[in-house]
Amino acid sequence: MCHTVAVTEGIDHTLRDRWTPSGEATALPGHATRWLRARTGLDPADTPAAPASVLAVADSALSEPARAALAEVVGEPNVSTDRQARLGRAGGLSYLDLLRRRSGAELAVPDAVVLPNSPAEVQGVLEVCVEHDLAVVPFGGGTSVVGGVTALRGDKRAAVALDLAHLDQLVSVDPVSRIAVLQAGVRAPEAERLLAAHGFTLGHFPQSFERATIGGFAATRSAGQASSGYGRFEDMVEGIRMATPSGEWRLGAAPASAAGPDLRQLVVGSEGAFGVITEVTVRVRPVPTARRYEGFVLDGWERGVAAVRAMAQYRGLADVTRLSDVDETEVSLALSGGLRTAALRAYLRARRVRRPCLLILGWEVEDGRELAWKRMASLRVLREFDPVTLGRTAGESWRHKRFAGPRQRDALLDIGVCVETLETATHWSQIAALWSSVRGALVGSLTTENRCPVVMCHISHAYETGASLYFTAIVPRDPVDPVGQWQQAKAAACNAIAAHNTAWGGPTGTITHHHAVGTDHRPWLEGEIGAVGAEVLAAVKERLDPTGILNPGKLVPGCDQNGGRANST
Ligand SMILES: Cc1cc2nc3c(=O)[nH]c(=O)nc-3n(C[C@H](O)[C@H](O)[C@H](O)COP(=O)(O)OP(=O)(O)OC[C@H]3O[C@@H](n4cnc5c(N)ncnc54)[C@H](O)[C@@H]3O)c2cc1C
Repeated sequence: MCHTVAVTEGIDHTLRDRWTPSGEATALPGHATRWLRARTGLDPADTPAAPASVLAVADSALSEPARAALAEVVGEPNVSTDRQARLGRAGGLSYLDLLRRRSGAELAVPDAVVLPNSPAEVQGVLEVCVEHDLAVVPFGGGTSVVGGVTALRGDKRAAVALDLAHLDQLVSVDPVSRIAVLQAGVRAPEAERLLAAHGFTLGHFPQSFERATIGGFAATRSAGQASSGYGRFEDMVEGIRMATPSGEWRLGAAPASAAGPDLRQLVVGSEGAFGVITEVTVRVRPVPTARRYEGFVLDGWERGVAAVRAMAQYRGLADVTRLSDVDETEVSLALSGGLRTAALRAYLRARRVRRPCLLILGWEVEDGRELAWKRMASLRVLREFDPVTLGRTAGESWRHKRFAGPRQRDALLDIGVCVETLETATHWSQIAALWSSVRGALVGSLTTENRCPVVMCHISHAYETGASLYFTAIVPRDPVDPVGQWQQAKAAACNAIAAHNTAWGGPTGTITHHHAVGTDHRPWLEGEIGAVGAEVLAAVKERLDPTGILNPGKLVPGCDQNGGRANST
């Protein structure tokens, strides 16, 4: 099937100075701005994005023979060196990406955008790129927050953004085995729509749900909000089809296998550095017909962590399990405002809760009986920790707003706030220590005489042996060096994770639980996987991508260390 549409169809990638897919702005309520001013020292200033038309973009370095060869494979309308199309694929959606796109500074813009229409065309594009010495940056939803889609050229002549938007089909469904084959460019909402027509759901709901793709999830080992029930994305992957410069690779013959190491795990998480995923065979489940979300408050982070651990270790985890620390709970209350919040504060005082930590539990299952059984299993464990029950309103309110965070980030950026997240994971025995050192590193780095950061954390992915820690930092933006302000804080947090590992005599905290490595975590990866691990990754890359065209500067430590920025402005 050949698409003949222009390269800007679907989500408008030119609207990438903010998260909101349609580009509309969300304003913060007045009480939230007042709270930020009092708490952080913010002086709200309107700092709108530079319109894309004023951003300086260098001319494309793609040669005419290379462009013609690419067009020969995918068709003329599906190769573009147009400024707008290239700008739209210039980087991901981290705080720094948005900041750079708003100012135009240090933006790495690809030299061309290519949209293949089939797995065979992806293979053909790779062959052209090898022949013409072009770097290839696979681009799914472009929601990477770790520099995964930054258009680095490495030592190549030009960088091509390989946008998978046209690989948007549900290829097949096997309802008996409960598996489905989806093309890599299918966005999460569309995947749910296509599967729902067959009575199934994937159950993968990351906060980036609206924009991210099946191929991107597989390439980054993504984890959704319902990971306790449905598993992380790698748990859902049954099979993979991937185009590589060394030929096509298909993996996943059976639900389980002892035929050597599981090579699917080399591909899941390969971040476009080993090949381009074109199809993913996923495990699916029946669409839930029974659903219930509830809120609880526990007194103190330590007690909350102990409660989640107990639920994880005694088969009581809800499908969605999310525990906020004291600061995150305080921010949620402050941003909500209103009479209901005031009443809640009074109620918690009356119940003698001094350090409230919000816990959201959500169950999504096939029928009411299973729901009652699973809910009972969670509450049986939770009861031991003396929770204050907030009921379904609090739970449903969280569910209703669960994709709203990035929209709030847009609004915060508009009033001069530095707001960014980072995540890690460790074993239960080290949760308290790692939480304390990462938090301390962020607070230490972001505090100045007149700026006071809010650093908050939650657990949203829990396992029998440990959990993730997801930090959010909010602080007035440094007007002189806004990029450096966050880069230093992020480095301090990553160094704190590395130091934690040294203190515990070996890797126990990871540099990333689900955001992936990209460019941003690469300096710390070898510390986690060891020198031999780094050599294994390099050897796999060498075998699959001998000329190094695939995603230079990402994932593989030491390989093409400088990456080289394409079209830096
Ligand atoms: C606001 C926000 C919230 C987020 N919340 C979550 C969350 O809850 N959970 C979570 O896991 N992540 C989250 N993320 C991170 C991001 O959404 C995930 O990493 C996601 O899996 C990326 O999917 P994508 O389709 O956008 O991939 P992209 O950003 O386009 O690409 C990500 C990486 O994968 C590579 N890649 C993409 N497609 C392919 C392919 N077909 N073949 C080979 N390589 C490919 C790219 O080159 C890049 O290195 C969030 C990001 C944002 C901005």
